[in-house]
Amino acid sequence: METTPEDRGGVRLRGVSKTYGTAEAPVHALRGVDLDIEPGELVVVLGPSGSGKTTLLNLIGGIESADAGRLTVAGEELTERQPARLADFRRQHIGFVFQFFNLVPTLTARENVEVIVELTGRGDRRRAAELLTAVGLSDRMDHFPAQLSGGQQQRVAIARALVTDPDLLLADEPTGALDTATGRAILELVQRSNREGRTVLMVTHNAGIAAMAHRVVHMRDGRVESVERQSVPADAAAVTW
Ligand SMILES: Nc1ncnc2c1ncn2[C@@H]1O[C@H](COP(=O)(O)OP(=O)(O)OP(=O)(O)O)[C@@H](O)[C@H]1O
Repeated sequence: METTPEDRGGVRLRGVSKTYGTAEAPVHALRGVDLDIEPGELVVVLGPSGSGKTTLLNLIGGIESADAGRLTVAGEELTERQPARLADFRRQHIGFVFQFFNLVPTLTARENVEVIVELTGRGDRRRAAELLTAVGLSDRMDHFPAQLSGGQQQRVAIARALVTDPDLLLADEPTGALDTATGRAILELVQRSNREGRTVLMVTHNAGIAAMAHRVVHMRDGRVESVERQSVPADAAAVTW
Protein backbone atom coordinates (compact mmCIF):
# COMPACT_ATOMS: atom_id res chain seq x y z
CA MET A 1 0.00 0.00 0.00
CA GLU A 2 1.23 3.49 -0.83
CA THR A 3 2.01 5.66 2.21
CA THR A 4 0.70 9.20 2.13
CA PRO A 5 2.23 11.95 4.27
CA GLU A 6 -0.86 11.81 6.48
CA ASP A 7 -0.08 8.20 7.26
CA ARG A 8 3.46 8.97 8.42
CA GLY A 9 3.86 7.11 11.67
CA GLY A 10 0.16 6.72 12.45
CA VAL A 11 -0.99 3.51 14.18
CA ARG A 12 -4.37 1.80 14.31
CA LEU A 13 -5.03 -1.39 16.26
CA ARG A 14 -8.41 -3.12 16.37
CA GLY A 15 -9.07 -6.14 18.54
CA VAL A 16 -5.40 -7.13 18.59
CA SER A 17 -4.56 -10.24 20.60
CA LYS A 18 -1.35 -12.17 21.21
CA THR A 19 -1.02 -15.40 23.16
CA TYR A 20 2.22 -17.14 24.11
CA GLY A 21 2.79 -20.52 25.71
CA THR A 22 0.99 -23.73 24.89
CA ALA A 23 -2.65 -24.67 24.39
CA GLU A 24 -2.60 -26.22 27.89
CA ALA A 25 -0.89 -23.23 29.48
CA PRO A 26 -1.62 -20.12 27.38
CA VAL A 27 -0.26 -16.70 28.37
CA HIS A 28 -2.57 -14.00 27.06
CA ALA A 29 -0.12 -11.13 26.56
CA LEU A 30 -2.64 -8.94 24.70
CA ARG A 31 -6.41 -9.36 24.80
CA GLY A 32 -8.29 -7.42 22.16
CA VAL A 33 -6.41 -4.12 22.15
CA ASP A 34 -7.89 -1.11 20.33
CA LEU A 35 -5.53 1.86 19.99
CA ASP A 36 -5.02 4.82 17.67
CA ILE A 37 -1.85 6.89 17.54
CA GLU A 38 -1.88 10.01 15.39
CA PRO A 39 1.11 10.89 13.21
CA GLY A 40 3.42 13.19 15.18
CA GLU A 41 2.18 12.13 18.62
CA LEU A 42 4.44 11.18 21.52
CA VAL A 43 2.66 8.38 23.37
CA VAL A 44 3.92 6.73 26.57
CA VAL A 45 2.72 3.25 27.54
CA LEU A 46 2.63 2.61 31.29
CA GLY A 47 1.71 -0.54 33.15
CA PRO A 48 2.92 -3.13 35.63
CA SER A 49 5.34 -5.89 34.71
CA GLY A 50 3.67 -8.46 32.47
CA SER A 51 0.82 -6.17 31.39
CA GLY A 52 1.75 -6.49 27.71
CA LYS A 53 3.70 -3.29 27.02
CA THR A 54 6.64 -4.87 25.21
CA THR A 55 4.34 -7.19 23.29
CA LEU A 56 2.36 -4.17 22.09
CA LEU A 57 5.54 -2.42 20.96
CA ASN A 58 6.85 -5.52 19.20
CA LEU A 59 3.62 -6.01 17.26
CA ILE A 60 3.52 -2.36 16.17
CA GLY A 61 7.18 -2.60 15.15
CA GLY A 62 6.67 -5.79 13.18
CA ILE A 63 9.01 -7.84 15.39
CA GLU A 64 6.16 -10.25 16.03
CA SER A 65 2.76 -10.99 14.46
CA ALA A 66 -0.62 -10.73 16.15
CA ASP A 67 -2.81 -13.84 16.53
CA ALA A 68 -6.01 -11.90 15.96
CA GLY A 69 -7.20 -8.40 15.14
CA ARG A 70 -6.12 -5.78 12.63
CA LEU A 71 -3.02 -3.57 12.69
CA THR A 72 -2.21 -0.68 10.39
CA VAL A 73 1.09 1.09 11.00
CA ALA A 74 2.45 3.99 8.94
CA GLY A 75 -0.20 3.33 6.33
CA GLU A 76 0.71 -0.35 5.98
CA GLU A 77 -1.65 -3.16 6.83
CA LEU A 78 0.32 -5.65 8.94
CA THR A 79 -2.44 -8.15 9.62
CA GLU A 80 -1.40 -11.64 8.51
CA ARG A 81 1.80 -10.36 6.96
CA GLN A 82 4.52 -13.00 6.58
CA PRO A 83 7.79 -12.57 8.55
CA ALA A 84 9.88 -11.64 5.49
CA ARG A 85 7.47 -8.88 4.60
CA LEU A 86 7.43 -7.71 8.21
CA ALA A 87 11.20 -7.26 7.91
CA ASP A 88 10.63 -5.02 4.86
CA PHE A 89 8.11 -3.02 6.82
CA ARG A 90 10.54 -2.57 9.73
CA ARG A 91 13.36 -1.44 7.47
CA GLN A 92 11.16 1.14 5.80
CA HIS A 93 9.31 2.62 8.72
CA ILE A 94 10.62 1.78 12.19
CA GLY A 95 13.48 2.82 14.46
CA PHE A 96 13.94 0.85 17.69
CA VAL A 97 15.67 1.79 20.94
CA PHE A 98 15.98 -0.89 23.61
CA GLN A 99 16.74 -0.87 27.33
CA PHE A 100 20.18 -2.48 26.95
CA PHE A 101 21.29 -0.58 23.83
CA ASN A 102 21.99 -3.73 21.77
CA LEU A 103 25.06 -2.32 20.02
CA VAL A 104 27.46 -4.58 18.11
CA PRO A 105 30.49 -4.80 20.45
CA THR A 106 33.06 -5.22 17.65
CA LEU A 107 31.97 -2.09 15.77
CA THR A 108 32.76 1.51 16.69
CA ALA A 109 29.99 4.00 17.46
CA ARG A 110 30.11 5.30 13.90
CA GLU A 111 30.13 1.78 12.42
CA ASN A 112 27.18 0.77 14.60
CA VAL A 113 25.17 3.53 12.95
CA GLU A 114 26.56 3.04 9.44
CA VAL A 115 25.88 -0.68 9.41
CA ILE A 116 22.15 0.03 9.61
CA VAL A 117 22.34 2.02 6.37
CA GLU A 118 24.04 -0.97 4.76
CA LEU A 119 21.58 -3.50 6.18
CA THR A 120 18.43 -1.57 5.37
CA GLY A 121 19.50 0.17 2.17
CA ARG A 122 17.93 3.29 3.65
CA GLY A 123 19.48 6.53 4.79
CA ASP A 124 22.92 7.89 4.07
CA ARG A 125 26.18 6.72 5.67
CA ARG A 126 27.31 10.33 5.91
CA ARG A 127 24.36 11.01 8.21
CA ALA A 128 25.96 8.73 10.82
CA ALA A 129 28.55 11.31 11.84
CA GLU A 130 25.95 14.07 11.73
CA LEU A 131 23.59 12.19 14.03
CA LEU A 132 26.34 11.18 16.44
CA THR A 133 27.30 14.84 16.66
CA ALA A 134 23.66 15.78 17.24
CA VAL A 135 23.50 13.38 20.20
CA GLY A 136 26.69 14.87 21.66
CA LEU A 137 29.21 12.20 20.61
CA SER A 138 31.38 14.03 18.09
CA ASP A 139 34.49 13.07 20.07
CA ARG A 140 33.48 9.44 20.63
CA MET A 141 32.71 8.23 17.10
CA ASP A 142 35.64 5.87 16.88
CA HIS A 143 35.15 4.35 20.32
CA PHE A 144 33.81 0.83 20.79
CA PRO A 145 30.72 0.26 22.97
CA ALA A 146 32.85 -1.07 25.86
CA GLN A 147 34.72 2.25 25.89
CA LEU A 148 31.47 4.22 26.30
CA SER A 149 29.26 4.84 29.33
CA GLY A 150 25.71 3.49 29.38
CA GLY A 151 24.30 6.90 28.50
CA GLN A 152 26.74 7.29 25.63
CA GLN A 153 25.84 3.82 24.33
CA GLN A 154 22.17 4.76 24.43
CA ARG A 155 22.97 7.92 22.45
CA VAL A 156 24.60 5.75 19.81
CA ALA A 157 21.48 3.55 19.82
CA ILE A 158 19.30 6.61 19.23
CA ALA A 159 21.50 7.79 16.34
CA ARG A 160 21.28 4.25 14.94
CA ALA A 161 17.48 4.25 15.23
CA LEU A 162 17.20 7.60 13.44
CA VAL A 163 19.68 7.10 10.60
CA THR A 164 17.02 5.59 8.33
CA ASP A 165 14.70 8.56 9.04
CA PRO A 166 11.94 6.26 10.35
CA ASP A 167 8.29 7.33 10.50
CA LEU A 168 7.93 5.84 13.96
CA LEU A 169 10.45 5.64 16.81
CA LEU A 170 9.71 2.80 19.24
CA ALA A 171 11.53 2.89 22.58
CA ASP A 172 11.29 0.09 25.15
CA GLU A 173 12.45 1.33 28.58
CA PRO A 174 15.20 3.45 27.00
CA THR A 175 16.16 4.87 30.41
CA GLY A 176 15.78 1.59 32.32
CA ALA A 177 19.51 0.92 32.60
CA LEU A 178 20.53 4.54 33.24
CA ASP A 179 20.72 6.88 36.23
CA THR A 180 18.13 9.68 36.30
CA ALA A 181 20.30 12.50 34.95
CA THR A 182 21.60 10.39 32.08
CA GLY A 183 18.12 9.03 31.40
CA ARG A 184 16.73 12.54 31.24
CA ALA A 185 19.30 13.48 28.59
CA ILE A 186 18.14 10.48 26.56
CA LEU A 187 14.50 11.55 26.95
CA GLU A 188 15.42 14.99 25.67
CA LEU A 189 16.75 13.37 22.50
CA VAL A 190 13.57 11.31 22.16
CA GLN A 191 11.45 14.43 22.60
CA ARG A 192 13.54 16.39 20.12
CA SER A 193 13.00 13.66 17.56
CA ASN A 194 9.24 13.91 18.16
CA ARG A 195 9.28 17.69 17.91
CA GLU A 196 10.95 17.31 14.53
CA GLY A 197 7.76 15.56 13.43
CA ARG A 198 8.36 11.89 14.15
CA THR A 199 5.77 9.74 15.90
CA VAL A 200 7.14 8.23 19.13
CA LEU A 201 5.84 5.34 21.20
CA MET A 202 7.72 4.72 24.44
CA VAL A 203 7.23 2.00 27.04
CA THR A 204 8.22 2.61 30.65
CA HIS A 205 7.56 1.55 34.23
CA ASN A 206 8.08 5.09 35.46
CA ALA A 207 4.93 7.16 35.79
CA GLY A 208 7.05 10.33 36.04
CA ILE A 209 8.28 9.91 32.47
CA ALA A 210 4.69 9.95 31.22
CA ALA A 211 4.55 13.71 31.92
CA MET A 212 6.32 14.34 28.59
CA ALA A 213 3.67 12.51 26.52
CA HIS A 214 0.77 13.91 24.50
CA ARG A 215 -1.14 10.82 25.59
CA VAL A 216 -0.56 8.11 28.17
CA VAL A 217 -1.80 4.58 27.58
CA HIS A 218 -2.29 2.54 30.77
CA MET A 219 -2.08 -1.22 30.26
CA ARG A 220 -3.24 -3.94 32.63
CA ASP A 221 -3.51 -7.69 32.07
CA GLY A 222 -3.09 -7.39 28.30
CA ARG A 223 -5.72 -4.68 27.91
CA VAL A 224 -5.74 -0.93 27.51
CA GLU A 225 -7.19 0.13 30.84
CA SER A 226 -7.36 3.87 30.08
CA VAL A 227 -5.89 6.56 27.85
CA GLU A 228 -5.28 10.04 29.15
CA ARG A 229 -4.52 13.14 27.08
CA GLN A 230 -2.13 15.79 28.40
CA SER A 231 -2.74 19.17 26.84
CA VAL A 232 0.66 20.55 27.87
CA PRO A 233 3.30 17.80 27.80
CA ALA A 234 6.27 18.53 30.06
CA ASP A 235 9.72 19.22 28.70
CA ALA A 236 11.82 16.08 29.07
CA ALA A 237 14.43 18.20 30.87
CA ALA A 238 11.91 18.75 33.68
CA VAL A 239 10.75 15.14 34.05
CA THR A 240 11.62 13.34 37.30
CA TRP A 241 11.23 9.74 38.46
N1 LIG B 1 8.24 -14.88 24.02
C1 LIG B 1 7.41 -15.12 25.04
N2 LIG B 1 7.08 -16.38 25.39
C2 LIG B 1 6.23 -16.64 26.41
N3 LIG B 1 5.62 -15.68 27.13
C3 LIG B 1 5.90 -14.40 26.84
C4 LIG B 1 6.80 -14.05 25.78
N4 LIG B 1 6.87 -12.70 25.72
C5 LIG B 1 6.06 -12.23 26.70
N5 LIG B 1 5.46 -13.25 27.35
C6 LIG B 1 4.49 -13.11 28.46
O1 LIG B 1 3.46 -12.24 28.02
C7 LIG B 1 3.07 -11.37 29.09
C8 LIG B 1 3.27 -9.93 28.65
O2 LIG B 1 4.66 -9.70 28.51
P1 LIG B 1 5.28 -8.29 28.12
O3 LIG B 1 6.76 -8.47 28.04
O4 LIG B 1 4.58 -7.75 26.95
O5 LIG B 1 4.90 -7.40 29.40
P2 LIG B 1 5.51 -6.03 29.88
O6 LIG B 1 4.36 -5.22 30.36
O7 LIG B 1 6.37 -5.44 28.83
O8 LIG B 1 6.40 -6.48 31.11
P3 LIG B 1 7.77 -5.86 31.68
O9 LIG B 1 7.40 -4.50 32.17
O10 LIG B 1 8.13 -6.79 32.78
O11 LIG B 1 8.76 -5.84 30.57
C9 LIG B 1 3.91 -11.76 30.29
O12 LIG B 1 3.15 -12.65 31.08
C10 LIG B 1 5.09 -12.46 29.68
O13 LIG B 1 5.62 -13.42 30.57
